[in-house]
Amino acid sequence: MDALVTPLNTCLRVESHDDNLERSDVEAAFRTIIRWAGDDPDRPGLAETPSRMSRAFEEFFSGYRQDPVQILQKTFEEIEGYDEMVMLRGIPFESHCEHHLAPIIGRAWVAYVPRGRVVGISKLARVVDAYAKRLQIQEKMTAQIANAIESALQPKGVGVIIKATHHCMTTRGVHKPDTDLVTSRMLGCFRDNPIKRQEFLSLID
Ligand SMILES: Nc1nc2c(ncn2[C@@H]2O[C@H](COP(=O)(O)OP(=O)(O)OP(=O)(O)O)[C@@H](O)[C@H]2O)c(=O)[nH]1
Ligand SMILES: [Zn+2]
Repeated sequence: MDALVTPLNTCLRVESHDDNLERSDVEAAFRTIIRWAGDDPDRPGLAETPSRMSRAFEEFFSGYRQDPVQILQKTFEEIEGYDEMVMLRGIPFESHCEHHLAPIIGRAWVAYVPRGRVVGISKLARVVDAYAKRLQIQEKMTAQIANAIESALQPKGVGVIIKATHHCMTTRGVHKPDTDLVTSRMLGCFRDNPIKRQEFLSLID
């Protein structure tokens, strides 16, 4: 079997809920899109493009093959009673909007107040990517990240803020290039305690 066939087929079979899709089906769909755009998918410059696009989509949507709660399973408990906020700031991500499949390019600020255990900080960035690499709307992605941290770590509070530019608003449609969308989800002490919430917000730049 072609080495390239396995990962995409695994992705599509497991995550798309369509057992019949093969890479050749995906490439045929991209050939159709190229024809729809007005070009010839058989001209030399485009001959490999459907294959490249299938691999690009495999990367864009690799988050369907990841379990964010599982990513957060490994924790460290020797923290000498540390119970203040832990915050990873400005995590860059690339996603795609579920309406146009246009890029969403942004950053996430992720904070939590631990309850007896902490997680490796890279895992917070991995959780952001696991949700970003799916078809998204920003509000849902923001909530998913916070919910996964709450579910896996059961901390005293979780805060997530995302700022992102939506290419469906900048390169098409309404064409507003210098806009960004800001979304937040606050749980536990970040929702209930104005001082904790303010501490989190004061560290957003
Ligand atoms: N709330 C929200 N809306 C989004 C997000 N990403 C894209 N959108 C919006 O989704 C909407 C889809 O609107 P539709 O009217 O169905 O699609 P459309 O005709 O292509 O809309 P226009 O973008 O206005 O041309 C647009 O207003 C987009 O700006 C997101 O993450 N959150
Ligand atoms: Zn869009």
